[in-house]
Amino acid sequence: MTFEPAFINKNLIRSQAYINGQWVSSPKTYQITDPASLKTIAVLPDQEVSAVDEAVDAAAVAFKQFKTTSPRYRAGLLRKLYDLMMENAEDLAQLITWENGKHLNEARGEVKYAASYFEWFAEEAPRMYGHTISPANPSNRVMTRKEPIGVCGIITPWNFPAAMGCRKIAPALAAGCTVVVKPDSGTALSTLAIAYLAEQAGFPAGTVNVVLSDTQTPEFGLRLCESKKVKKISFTGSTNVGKLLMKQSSSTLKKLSFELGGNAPVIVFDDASLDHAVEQAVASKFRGLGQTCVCANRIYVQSGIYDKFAERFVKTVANFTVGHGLDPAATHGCLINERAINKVEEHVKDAVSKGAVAVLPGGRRPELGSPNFYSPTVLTGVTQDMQVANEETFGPLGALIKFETAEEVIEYANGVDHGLASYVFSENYNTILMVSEALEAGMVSCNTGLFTDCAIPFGGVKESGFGREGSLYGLDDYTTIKTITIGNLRPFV
Ligand SMILES: NC(=O)c1ccc[n+]([C@@H]2O[C@H](COP(=O)([O-])OP(=O)(O)OC[C@H]3O[C@@H](n4cnc5c(N)ncnc54)[C@H](O)[C@@H]3O)[C@@H](O)[C@H]2O)c1
Ligand SMILES: O=CCCC(=O)O
Repeated sequence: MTFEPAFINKNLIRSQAYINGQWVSSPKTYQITDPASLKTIAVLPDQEVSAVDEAVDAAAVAFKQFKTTSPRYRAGLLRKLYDLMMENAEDLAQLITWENGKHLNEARGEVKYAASYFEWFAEEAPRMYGHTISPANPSNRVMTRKEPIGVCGIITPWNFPAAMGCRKIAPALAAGCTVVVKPDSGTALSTLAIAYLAEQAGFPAGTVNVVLSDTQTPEFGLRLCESKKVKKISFTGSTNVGKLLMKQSSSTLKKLSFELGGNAPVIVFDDASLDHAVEQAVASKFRGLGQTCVCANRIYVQSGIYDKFAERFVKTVANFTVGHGLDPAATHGCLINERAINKVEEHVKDAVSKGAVAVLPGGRRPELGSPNFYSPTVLTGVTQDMQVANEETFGPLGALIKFETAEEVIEYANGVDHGLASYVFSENYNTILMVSEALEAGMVSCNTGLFTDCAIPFGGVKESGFGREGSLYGLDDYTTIKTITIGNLRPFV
């Protein structure tokens, strides 16, 4: 059976890059494929690096004007873009599923999540407050202003083709910055559709630019990092690429925001509400089939409930129906590529060779339409010496590890280089609070497996990166603080 999207607004399907308000082609092209069928779904420009220079130049010119606009004006544009995304939500969701492979239900959630950043930052834009300060000299007064940092280079991954970009583009534009976006080549259609809606919303030429490359992504990244006109890089992706971008940005000392890999521990204490903990751990683990940076990676369950937890966890996961993301009968879609499946298999093989048991074996399901289908695996008897306990799988592998004490599990949880999300399940408020405080993570989610929202500060510690996206802090990453001192003031007394 074949599944194809049925778009209402066909204008959303773009086949060109977007620079300085123009849709542009290039002689060289590449194909985007549906990971669930491997059929070609679009042909896009595979641009030369000079396209980055053109987009940066356009963004730099547009910035001169855009930075002087009122926050209320920018809020109006952002709000309009939010409305347009919601009006086109079903088309955008189908597009995400088509190019990423996630199930349509998840893609619908992603569209709302992505659009919510435009709504949120429309509301935050007018709140770029400064301070007034009394310095030591009584004749001086000081005030601070938050100013837009300038042209922002935005590099986004494939796992949330819409949301990861919107989470960066919205605060940048709200602050008065202009953007050059380089989406993942395999999932660029969603970004292009949003750029089209930004054009419809009335964003001036040059404020939003999208450049495309399939064969020269590292060169595009280098160009953005080394450009003196680009004042900030915001990146979501792997820690290794984050480290490279940081090195490359040192020559221009750019401001950076990095959302990198995770390795989220889920810690379930004996006194947790068992059914709820199972449901939420499953939801966290298998969101995007394990391909989100906040997905549960290591599921630590206290010994008193370990067996019951494992039994219920397996029962829930065994009920999944993997299939094409547009198939209403499926609950989960496919993975992004075979490399993702290879990593899952590597972790399973390593764990089983060291004594873990594949209580739900899972495995490849190519008969569903492409080599990217995989039914989830669940392992019990996982221990700290196994690869899965130390590295992010980024795929549908549930790894259940038994622990005895809070002290022991905190040590396990903190014993990795990453620190993005962590999860704690307990009905004891002391356990919840004290374990949350002890965990080395940017975000701790207690008694819920799904916590992300435009209103919360999203970001990590250690090698999971820095910067906070969304929330009341989200504008800070795109602004600088200017201090204005007025001296020689003479009181009238
Ligand atoms: N934080 C997240 O949301 C997130 C998203 C995707 C991947 N990841 C991490 O990455 C790992 C594997 O995924 P991956 O291989 O696609 O990650 P990756 O870092 O290689 O790719 C992420 C994005 O970075 C871009 N990219 C790659 N090399 C680049 C370079 N030299 N310069 C500029 N851009 C570059 C790619 O186009 C891609 O869209 C996962 O295990 C996970 O840890 C995290
Ligand atoms: O994959 C990273 C983002 C996940 C989220 O924002 O919920």
